[in-house]
Amino acid sequence: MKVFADKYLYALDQLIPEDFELETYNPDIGFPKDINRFDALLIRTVTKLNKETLSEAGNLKFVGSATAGFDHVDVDYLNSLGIDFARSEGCNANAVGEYVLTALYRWGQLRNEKIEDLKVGVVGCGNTGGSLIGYLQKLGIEYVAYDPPKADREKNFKSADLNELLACDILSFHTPLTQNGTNATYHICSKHWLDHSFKLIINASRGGVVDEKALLEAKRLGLVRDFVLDVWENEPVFSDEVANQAFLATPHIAGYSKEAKWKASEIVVRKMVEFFGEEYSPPRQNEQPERSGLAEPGDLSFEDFLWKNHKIDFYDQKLRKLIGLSDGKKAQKFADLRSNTPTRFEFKTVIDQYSNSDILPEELKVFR
Ligand SMILES: O=C(O)[C@H](O)[C@H](O)COP(=O)(O)O
Repeated sequence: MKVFADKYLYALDQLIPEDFELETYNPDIGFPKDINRFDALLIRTVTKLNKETLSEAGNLKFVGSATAGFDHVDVDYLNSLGIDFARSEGCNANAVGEYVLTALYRWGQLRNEKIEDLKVGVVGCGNTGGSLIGYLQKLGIEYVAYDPPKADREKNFKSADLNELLACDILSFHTPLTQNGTNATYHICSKHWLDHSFKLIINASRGGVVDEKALLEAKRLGLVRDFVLDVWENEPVFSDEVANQAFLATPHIAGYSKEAKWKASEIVVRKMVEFFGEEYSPPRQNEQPERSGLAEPGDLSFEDFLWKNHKIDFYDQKLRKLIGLSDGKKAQKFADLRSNTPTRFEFKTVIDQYSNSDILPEELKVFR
């Protein structure tokens, strides 16, 4: 079986069985050529698959996206060509939960706000929203769970109503990006929602879920005090004005961690191997952090532990250096920043380096 894969997919050489012939492509130089010579294609969000980019299936029978989101793929179109599609649902849930928690506490620290005194509205309560909710519960932070389509699907889930959501101090977005239908999420957060006041808005879902123009206007009017964006309406290009106004501006790395990337590759490789009728037994992830490179939990406050082990400030500074570049250069550097910045370990892996849990500040035990 011939597999063509994005060269940045994590640990593929360890995860793909030997009887699958692997060739990689470089997504930085454009859409991969001759993909229909291969039996399977493994992509990330930067490779858009639709009528414009793929005209025929050729040998291609399976496309796997090693990502949670799939708005970069026209799944119906692939299926109409007889191509099966799979993705790595849930792979980055914990990484995104940790990103939002880090952003929340970093904001609280710099703005002198006690997060435990504020109410967080979680929009979208699937994998990433669910992970955030888990942490909010453990930390005793009040929250509102808003997800009307989930409430329609699942008897045991009750969504907050919109008024309850809009009364929160903070909103965090965790929906997929969808353009059509009654529950379309494109610009779900626009002027109507932003006529209410919020201390902080965080979007780590997809650009376009939050209407950036409305967000800027709400900030100008003082209705939104701050916003943190990891995703952008015209990614990989972003608006200089929006980035300038953001409290934290990061290059779509919320879901990045070594553990999430491993899971992303493992899930999609498993689906591919099983699609071709074979059994799959993956190796164990064996990379461990070097203790010397970690911020010592015993010496740090909870806030400091979070942002020193998840360097969102560093990503923010790197992204701001791209402000003012031409769109072409910006897109290239944005992709470069995402692909080539060393990826972090998740907090549990960091904490597990410390066998003596007495030295851990109490709150850090939420990651155990
Ligand atoms: O959908 C996802 O899995 C996330 O947005 C993820 O961070 C995408 O990153 P990529 O691997 O496409 O760079």
